[in-house]
Amino acid sequence: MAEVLKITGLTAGYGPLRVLHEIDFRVLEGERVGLVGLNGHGKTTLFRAISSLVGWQSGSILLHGREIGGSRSAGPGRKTPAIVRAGLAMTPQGDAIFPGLTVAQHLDCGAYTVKAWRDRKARREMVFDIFPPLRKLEHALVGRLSGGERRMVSVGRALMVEASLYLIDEPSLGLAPKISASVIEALFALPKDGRAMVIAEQNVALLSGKVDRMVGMHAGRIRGDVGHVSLY
Ligand SMILES: Nc1ncnc2c1ncn2[C@@H]1O[C@H](COP(=O)(O)OP(=O)(O)OP(=O)(O)O)[C@@H](O)[C@H]1O
Repeated sequence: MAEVLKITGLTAGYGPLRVLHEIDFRVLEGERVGLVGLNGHGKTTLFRAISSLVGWQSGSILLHGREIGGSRSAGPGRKTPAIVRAGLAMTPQGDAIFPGLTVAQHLDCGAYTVKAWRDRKARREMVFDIFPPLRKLEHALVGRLSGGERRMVSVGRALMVEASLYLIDEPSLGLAPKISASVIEALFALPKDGRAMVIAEQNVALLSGKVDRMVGMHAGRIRGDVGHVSLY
């Protein structure tokens, strides 16, 4: 299977703070990988580094063999649009939503590429099929939704663009266990169709047995393949 992502020797951080240390990490086409580790060990920073949203970094990040890493000397976010067009989509941690937009408007924000924008109606339908509670809320303001519904909007927004690699940052954060399990179930019900997914989670039990591989992250370093374990 071809590699979607190949990270070699990635070091990254904020200001004087070095958060990631010499990371090597690979993801294959269509693979579902759990990135597990406690709060503050660098999962979000790894996602930000891949999407070019950290202040500085060094090392190589190949997306479909094309270099999207480098020094970030142009500043955080400058390369992000090109990286999205190259096939990356990310759901940030928590409720990164716009409370004044409706569900439909919010989802459309994720239809970033020309093709995704053209197909936005069909893609919204796809998101409603994955997260059925959102269908009747299409014209509701996102700020009025429950935490679980908001998370569905947040994850759904990333699915509005056809990407080959989705980075989903802690989909369960702050949700009741039953609700987070339903968000994750819905995500895994998506046909693989060559879409690779890396899901960062503190709650290992939520991913156990559902991902192809779990990788641990500790103190800014990858701690190897921990397989299909359940810590609960
Ligand atoms: N914008 C920032 N500026 C400075 N330091 C940051 C910033 N964001 C994160 N950090 C620091 O980087 C380290 C790793 O944080 P990161 O958010 O990547 O971890 P995480 O494993 O994703 O945990 P969490 O689940 O809390 O997001 C922490 O020490 C954190 O304080």
